[in-house]
Amino acid sequence: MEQKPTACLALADGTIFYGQGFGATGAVVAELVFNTAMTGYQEIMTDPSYAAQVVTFTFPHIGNTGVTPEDDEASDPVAAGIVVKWDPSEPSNWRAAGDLAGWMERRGRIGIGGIDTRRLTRAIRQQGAPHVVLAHDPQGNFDIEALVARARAWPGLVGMDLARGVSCAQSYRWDEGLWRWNEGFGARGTGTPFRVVAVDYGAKRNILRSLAESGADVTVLPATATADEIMAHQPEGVFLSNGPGDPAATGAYAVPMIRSLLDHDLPIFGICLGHQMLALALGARTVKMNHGHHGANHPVKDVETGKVEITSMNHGFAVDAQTLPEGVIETHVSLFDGSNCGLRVAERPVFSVQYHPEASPGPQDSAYLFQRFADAMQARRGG
Ligand SMILES: NC(=O)CC[C@H](N)C(=O)O
Repeated sequence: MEQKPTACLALADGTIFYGQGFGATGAVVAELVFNTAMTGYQEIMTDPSYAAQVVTFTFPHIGNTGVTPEDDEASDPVAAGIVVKWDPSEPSNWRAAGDLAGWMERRGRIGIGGIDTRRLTRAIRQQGAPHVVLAHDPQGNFDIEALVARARAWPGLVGMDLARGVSCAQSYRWDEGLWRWNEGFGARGTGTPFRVVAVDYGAKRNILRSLAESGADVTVLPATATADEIMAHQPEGVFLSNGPGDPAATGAYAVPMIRSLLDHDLPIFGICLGHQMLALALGARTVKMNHGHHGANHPVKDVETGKVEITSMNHGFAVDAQTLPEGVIETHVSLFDGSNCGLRVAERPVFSVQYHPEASPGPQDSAYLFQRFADAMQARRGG
């Protein structure tokens, strides 16, 4: 016998998907995206760049390795909710400290299972990332008209600054992973660690860990930090993090800061939202994509070397390469759609990428970029 649905996903165009709810109860309005990664659901859900987005996993088995605090990319799951093919099973993994549904319930995140995620993914590809309401009610009472109306009324991510809401409230130091560099593991370099300021627009922990592993003693500052506040730390390099929302909206305060940073002759490295805002500060424009890139197997070409990297991706906006000014070089392009994936400023140690070299989840082909940042700081020291 068919189970009575306890959750539903209402798209703004009136399409309704019914399924079984898990995690928290209630309703949430968000943009719906799909992620094609086969592993790493916990890292995806705790990536702050997913704020105000519900994630549909195209991989059908989600939840079967449970959850563990070590895999959190931030202290809370920040994706608004998830859509999966099957209800999460009992976790079976030696690292599991709990099950996905319980973890989501405690952290106020809604899940829906039993959904035809192929059909849903096709809808997302066709119509662009839709606005949705995801609702979970154990009694199964849904006012469909009201849910659709709420999805329709939601203004969407364009123009939304969400970085401020997920950024740290206060500055802190990050040195987890620095011991690996001190002990000579992995990255080149010895001596005094590099003083790096990371501006937190919603930074994933594995980015901070990767910076530390390549020799950075990181001070993390809130998204609204000014160039003077940053320079007060006497950084040898500045990192601009990933983050949620529209880069142009966050750029309202980030772009003036980045422009004054560019007056100092410092290495600057940006990832994802950081890349987009560096591009804006250099005079380029960003655009909203149809359904974005969210996965762990996206091929990207380094146009300077011809090498292809398989990358981890999570973005719904992109830099319009046509608008990059003279002296700013496009370094990487997506082999899926030719969109911009990286830039550098000619003759200066200022560069950024649209994808996620820290992976988590995903392949580590692009980890060399952290070494490139460390090498730039080493060169500035004079050797
Ligand atoms: N991962 C990110 O930093 C995402 C950047 C931006 N919010 C986008 O969707 O394009």
